[in-house]
Amino acid sequence: MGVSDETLVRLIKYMAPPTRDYERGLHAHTDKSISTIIFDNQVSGLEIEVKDSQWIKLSIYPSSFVFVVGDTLKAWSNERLKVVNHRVIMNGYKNRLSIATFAIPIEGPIIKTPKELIDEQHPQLYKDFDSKHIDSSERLHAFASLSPPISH
Ligand SMILES: O=C(O)CCC(=O)C(=O)O
Ligand SMILES: [Fe+2]
Repeated sequence: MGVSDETLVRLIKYMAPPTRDYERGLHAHTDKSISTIIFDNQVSGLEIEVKDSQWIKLSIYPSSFVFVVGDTLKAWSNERLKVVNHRVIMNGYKNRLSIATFAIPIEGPIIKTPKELIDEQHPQLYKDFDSKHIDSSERLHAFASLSPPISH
């Protein structure tokens, strides 16, 4: 899987809500990518879901990033790596800018769990699969959606 990916970079500007209310920026989802790296302008908004449906707002330190495990990496790793549901909720009065860099498998190669990650305690959870079989509408949504709209 290492050599068979390409990257897609997406810049998003989330406007601060006009009132002090919370405003949805990006719906709860997992990424379809292998993995995603997120930088921001230190305006928080990114939240992850933890146990009992609680959401935690992340603060990304300057010059740091968040590494998100995508569905493809979860399956490849036989679920040794977990995906996290995440979303963006805006409050406060500053606009948030984020850069998300997705590592996406190029179409065609078979994604195959290494045998080292399969044993009695960790039976194989996925058959070998072709990345083109990853739900394409969701994939399209994750990579090309203009919802929320991007303001320039
Ligand atoms: O903008 C963010 O902080 C998160 C972006 C994200 O999760 C995504 O584009 O999949
Ligand atoms: Fe995401």
